[in-house]
Amino acid sequence: MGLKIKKISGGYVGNTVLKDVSFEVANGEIVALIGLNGAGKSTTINHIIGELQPQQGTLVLNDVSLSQQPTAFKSQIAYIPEQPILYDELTLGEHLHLMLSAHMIDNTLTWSRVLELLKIFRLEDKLQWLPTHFSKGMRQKVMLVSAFMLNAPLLIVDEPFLGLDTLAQKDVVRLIREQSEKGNSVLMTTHLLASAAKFVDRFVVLRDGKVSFSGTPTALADAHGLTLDSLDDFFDLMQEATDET
Ligand SMILES: Nc1ncnc2c1ncn2[C@@H]1O[C@H](COP(=O)(O)OP(=O)(O)OP(=O)(O)O)[C@@H](O)[C@H]1O
Repeated sequence: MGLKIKKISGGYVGNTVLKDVSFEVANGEIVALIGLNGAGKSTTINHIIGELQPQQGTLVLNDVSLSQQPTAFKSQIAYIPEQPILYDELTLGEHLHLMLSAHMIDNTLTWSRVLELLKIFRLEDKLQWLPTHFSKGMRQKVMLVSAFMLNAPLLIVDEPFLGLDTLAQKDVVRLIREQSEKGNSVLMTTHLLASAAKFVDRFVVLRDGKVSFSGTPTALADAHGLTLDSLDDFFDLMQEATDET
């Protein structure tokens, strides 16, 4: 169970980016999809959230197939995009209610969880605020609250630490761990490998649209003569290897 991506090829019209991509994120597992700029991470995510149609291959989430039951597949996903998407004319409170209604979980119990999350990110007194009043980091936090409140079977986070202060980064790690403890699958992208190594179960490396490695942080470090603390150097090694080919 969990997310199973089998032999996906796809991308954009006239530009096949992903070639035979297969990997899994088991229930309760935290997987970081990593790679150099342009390797195909966002393209992979766009296929999982159903924004792009694969030319080949299958995507199955907890036994529900994206091609056969798209609505049931997508309703299991909470997605935090790299760039926050907010409507200028809706207050923070209205945004959260809209999102909950869309997932048909706008009830008192969920709202108490929302208030807990708002407190964690120090937004509890800003329910009447419009997005234009939010800083970049605050907009990112709104997206985090929106996603974590859903308790979805699959959480997808594109660059979870971007624009966040260190305090908020720690909160995000704690909340991601909490999702995994609840049995939900977590797929994230990041360029901060040494930080991610502290809490992810597995790295899946994309190189030119293909999976070139899948394994634990220790296995990735060992395979390249690195330590967990020096894992950020992995991208330099990848870039050197790319320059040589
Ligand atoms: N809308 C698009 N139309 C055509 N090609 C695109 C489009 N978006 C991305 N690409 C191409 O797809 C390839 C993979 O891009 P993608 O955004 O998936 O990479 P990424 O691994 O997420 O990179 P980054 O770390 O920079 O976010 C790149 O060659 C890119 O130019």
